[in-house]
Amino acid sequence: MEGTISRLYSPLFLSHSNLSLSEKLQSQSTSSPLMADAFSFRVRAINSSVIRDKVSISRPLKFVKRARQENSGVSRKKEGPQNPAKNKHKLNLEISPHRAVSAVRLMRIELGGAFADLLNEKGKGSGDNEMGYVERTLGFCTRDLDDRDLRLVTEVVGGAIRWRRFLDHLIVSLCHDEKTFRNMEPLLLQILRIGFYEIVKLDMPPYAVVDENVRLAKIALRPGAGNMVNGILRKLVLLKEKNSLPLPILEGDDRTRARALATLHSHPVWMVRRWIKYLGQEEAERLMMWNNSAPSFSLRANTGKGFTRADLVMRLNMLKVPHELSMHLDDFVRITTGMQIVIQAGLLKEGLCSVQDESAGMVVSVMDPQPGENIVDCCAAPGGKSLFMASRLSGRGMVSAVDVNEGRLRILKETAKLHEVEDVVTTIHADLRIFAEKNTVKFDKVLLDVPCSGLGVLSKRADLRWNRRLEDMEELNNLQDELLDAALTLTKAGGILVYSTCSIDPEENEERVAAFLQRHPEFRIDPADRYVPPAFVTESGFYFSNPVKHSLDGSFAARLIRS
Ligand SMILES: C[S@@+](CC[C@H](N)C(=O)[O-])C[C@H]1O[C@@H](n2cnc3c(N)ncnc32)[C@H](O)[C@@H]1O
Repeated sequence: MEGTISRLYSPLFLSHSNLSLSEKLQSQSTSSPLMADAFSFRVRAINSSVIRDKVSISRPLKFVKRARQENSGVSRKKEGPQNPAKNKHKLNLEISPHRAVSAVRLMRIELGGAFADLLNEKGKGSGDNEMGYVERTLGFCTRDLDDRDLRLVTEVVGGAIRWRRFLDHLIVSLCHDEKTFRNMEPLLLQILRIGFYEIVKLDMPPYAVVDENVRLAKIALRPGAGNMVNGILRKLVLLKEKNSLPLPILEGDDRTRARALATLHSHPVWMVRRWIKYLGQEEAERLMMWNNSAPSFSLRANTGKGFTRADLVMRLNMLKVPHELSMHLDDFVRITTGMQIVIQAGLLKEGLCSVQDESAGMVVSVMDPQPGENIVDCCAAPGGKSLFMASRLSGRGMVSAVDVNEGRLRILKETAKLHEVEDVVTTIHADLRIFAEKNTVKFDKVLLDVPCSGLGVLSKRADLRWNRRLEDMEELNNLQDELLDAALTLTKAGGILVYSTCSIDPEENEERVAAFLQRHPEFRIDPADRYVPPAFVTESGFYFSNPVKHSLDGSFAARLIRS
């Protein structure tokens, strides 16, 4: 059972740096049925040889060599301290556990191409396995993480990833020269990022942070590394006290200003330029602030299993988890804190509720599934929307869930069973383009939730901003057009085709629909205002949730009718 359950917790947070675009897309997800706390990162059990093999793309060779040495313990052996094999179970009580674990997680995420689950399924106890990684990487282990440590790890790892560009700007400004920064070994850089984040963004007591991070660098690396951390962090503390951090100034031409904004709000420059173009500077800045804020989560009561929102509310009250009823969806409850408690209480494991953003739930409202309908979900895995649709069928009708990614489709199938909707869900492992060519059945309703940039969900997916490239956008648009052309052949006359994304980018949204309607005039827009609240409906009749305006993930859906 344990194995099944951990497979159900989908790896929502994937370090994409070593994947091709098509692999990235296949791994894409915004609404895992069992997704939980975005920053309960838990690195999957990937052995160090995998790490060694995957290091190559994201960092220059120099870093790769160092990472290999660190993972193999070579550098430590040479410089004195720990050979992990010899120091098994060497417990270090001087190092704060959250810093040791955060440093190792950050290393694995950035260098290892490691999966970092958003979900920490065993809660507190899941730190156990992680100590193995800590010991292998740092040469010692710490005491077990308590609840406070876990919260800190979540905060520090998420923050250090989100604020990477901003933190690196400060670090490089306080190093002797850029070369020192560029040549810095990966573990040292992560320790500095942790220290900078704790001092600048978390306002932790500065001298305690300095002492702790210096100790970590000394013990995990060597005394010289500790001295370097000491020098740089102390400079930072002084500058912060004088309120004179070396921050970029907003001046110069458009490009220079965009670079400064990208650093201040820690986003890639191309994204900032794109948003300034589409939204204007003020709105772009608000969007970046939203992306950097702590995400909140929604739970959907699994009515398919006979568990209502009232039941969910009762359980949350018993667990003392603060919550609010969704104003937009009958089955949903919003929570800002307490996800670990929900997980530990087993509500997700038992299939009583799912983690699903209301913005994704409203795409299902736009579909408006009715009992007895024959529905196909063309890009279905891991199944957030398929399962919600299935729960609306009251046991009559069918959701055919197609996806090219077999592993994720397996998750969908297992979750359908857990949610007791398996009688109305069929899974089909196929590339939609091939499936559509061969298939002769026409469906009442077709959902095409395409692979997209995910630019609407950056608040929940801390690393996504660093893994998307401008070049991906064109490739994505071509794929989205191809999938739309395939999905149309599955739609019966008078049937409904819903095209959706978790993007806020007009090129992936309105522009794809406009191009499709030009190619296929037999389709017309069915305005979304009959299905979702008016605040979410655009002038053209599309559903759009805007993170800044609605405090939800960004999401888009066009409901099209075939004549
Ligand atoms: C945005 S995710 C879908 C999320 C899903 N609708 C949900 O609510 O959980 C996009 C999905 O498209 C799938 N995909 C990508 N290319 C595909 C193709 N050519 N045919 C079928 N599925 C594809 C990916 O494997 C991925 O699971």
